Amino acid sequence: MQVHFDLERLPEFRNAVVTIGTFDGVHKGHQQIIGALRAEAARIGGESVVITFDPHPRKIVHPDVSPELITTLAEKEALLAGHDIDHLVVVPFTPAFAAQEAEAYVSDFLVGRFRPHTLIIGYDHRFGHNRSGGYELLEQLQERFGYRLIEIPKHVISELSISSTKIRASLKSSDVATANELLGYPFFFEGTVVHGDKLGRTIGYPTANLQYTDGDKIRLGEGVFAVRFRVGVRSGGGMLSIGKRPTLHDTIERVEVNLFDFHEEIYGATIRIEVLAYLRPQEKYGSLETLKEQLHRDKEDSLRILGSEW
Ligand SMILES: Cc1cc2nc3c(=O)[nH]c(=O)nc-3n(C[C@H](O)[C@H](O)[C@H](O)COP(=O)(O)O)c2cc1C
Ligand SMILES: Nc1ncnc2c1ncn2[C@@H]1O[C@H](COP(=O)(O)OP(=O)(O)O)[C@@H](O)[C@H]1O
Repeated sequence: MQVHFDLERLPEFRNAVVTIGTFDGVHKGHQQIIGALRAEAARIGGESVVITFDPHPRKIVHPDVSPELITTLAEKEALLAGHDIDHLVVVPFTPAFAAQEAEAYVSDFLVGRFRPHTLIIGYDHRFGHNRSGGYELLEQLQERFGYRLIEIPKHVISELSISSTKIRASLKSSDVATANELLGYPFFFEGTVVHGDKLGRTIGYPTANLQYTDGDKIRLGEGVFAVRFRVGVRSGGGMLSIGKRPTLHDTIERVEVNLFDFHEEIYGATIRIEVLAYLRPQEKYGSLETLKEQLHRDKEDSLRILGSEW
């Protein structure tokens, strides 16, 4: 997949089959549209092109609240690449871009830059100054510009949005099973390893304390989870704890992970965590010894979930 950030330097697409969207999460619903895009491109011997925006329009519309993205732009790129898209075009979502007249959006942006053979577009896609353009305008201009138009119908669009909302709500309430089912892959995030209280090692379970690397990304709710990790070239299984460590009367939420069969010092490193399953809520234990016994059971549960996969 080629990724293009500069609209002035796009290649000449061959029979472009184009779709436009934010594709946050690249979840199962998005994957269906991507499947249709690829199938259409294959059928006519053309190239599949996904147009997306950065920053996410939600960030522009509500600049003071975290957009709670399911995927960062880099993550979205990697996921789309995995779905064999030919081109991803990342359009800077600027006030100037949003202010284009609707007809100019079609003639200068869509047609001028992409010369689309086919547009696969949501029935509710709005564009141009004050969102004045829509599917009807694309239909009106179809003959003049010679593109083919395929509408993504209302029920499909509403399912996409229901799915994204459900995924966000599930992640925030620690319901990893639902989120992963809707995503079609295990939810993942990245953290930088920071120093903690150095207690973990004293009970035989060193835990890398993580600081989220991306401020716009959604946060998983509290609990204990079975995970897979990747740090540098190393990968494996582990168990993740998100919570306020009630046993230690802590008040700050910590994100910490114990990595199985791992014995390296990794302060400052970036870890990628893939969350496979929710195990249990955070509990208050009478002593560190009881907590340690529980961690032993958590490890057994995690190993069972990981199976032979790691
Ligand atoms: C898998 C896992 C589950 C945990 N569950 C709990 C818990 O239920 N209650 C709690 O108070 N702390 C829990 N912890 C956090 C431990 O208290 C913490 O790892 C320990 O205090 C070490 O902290 P440190 O990394 O700052 O040294 C858990 C940690 C892990 C890795
Ligand atoms: N198996 C492991 N899982 C997690 N961290 C490990 C592991 N082995 C070594 N470490 C290192 O030990 C640190 C965690 O030890 P810990 O005593 O909990 O200290 P801290 O409180 O600073 O996290 C990690 O940041 C990492 O550098």
